[in-house]
Amino acid sequence: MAAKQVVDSVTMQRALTRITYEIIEQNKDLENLVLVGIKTRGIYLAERIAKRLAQLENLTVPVGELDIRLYRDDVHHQLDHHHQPNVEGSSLPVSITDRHVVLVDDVIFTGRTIRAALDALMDQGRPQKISLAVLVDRGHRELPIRPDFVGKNIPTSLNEEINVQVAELDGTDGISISKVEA
Ligand SMILES: O=P(O)(O)OC[C@H]1O[C@H](OP(=O)(O)OP(=O)(O)O)[C@H](O)[C@@H]1O
Ligand SMILES: O=c1cc[nH]c(=O)[nH]1
Repeated sequence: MAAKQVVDSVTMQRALTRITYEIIEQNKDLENLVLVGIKTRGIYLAERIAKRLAQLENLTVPVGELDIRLYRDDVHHQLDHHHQPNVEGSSLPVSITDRHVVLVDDVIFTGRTIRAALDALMDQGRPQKISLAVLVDRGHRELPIRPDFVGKNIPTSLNEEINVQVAELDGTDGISISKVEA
């Protein structure tokens, strides 16, 4: 089945703006924030939120990139038994110790990516607090993880897939849903 667009560019940008307002409202100490985007599209969304924070609060918030691939729970069998923190592919512009980190991703589904991201972050320092912002929550969690900031709740069935498009990578913004082959 062809992908069906469920959120257009304007609505997606509004959702990111609303997330930004919620981050502002819920944080007394905005100077302590660090935004960390999860590769790939989470990085672009984190940069968008940082841009809005600059526009709304005249604030420069550092933006980092997190590559969680080697922390996924389905790759451990490929690694040796000695846990080796792997920071390759990640880039944090400041120390995250004692900072409030807002993790940013495009979609949350099972929650396993975020579980991996928490491990990856903890190998980099000891944040004072970690919050989670996602553009889409499609449900079907397999772990007890709940985002603090959600752009859109889009109920799905298991044979569907959510695809987020970002202009920086895909030429346009939008969110679509498609059926996956059994
Ligand atoms: O909650 P989960 O079940 O872990 O699913 C959510 C993750 O799945 C997607 O990443 P994907 O692994 O498809 O890689 P991508 O970001 O490079 O598309 C999405 O970007 C989230 O990071
Ligand atoms: O539907 C899904 C599930 C996980 N990750 C996505 O990007 N979409």
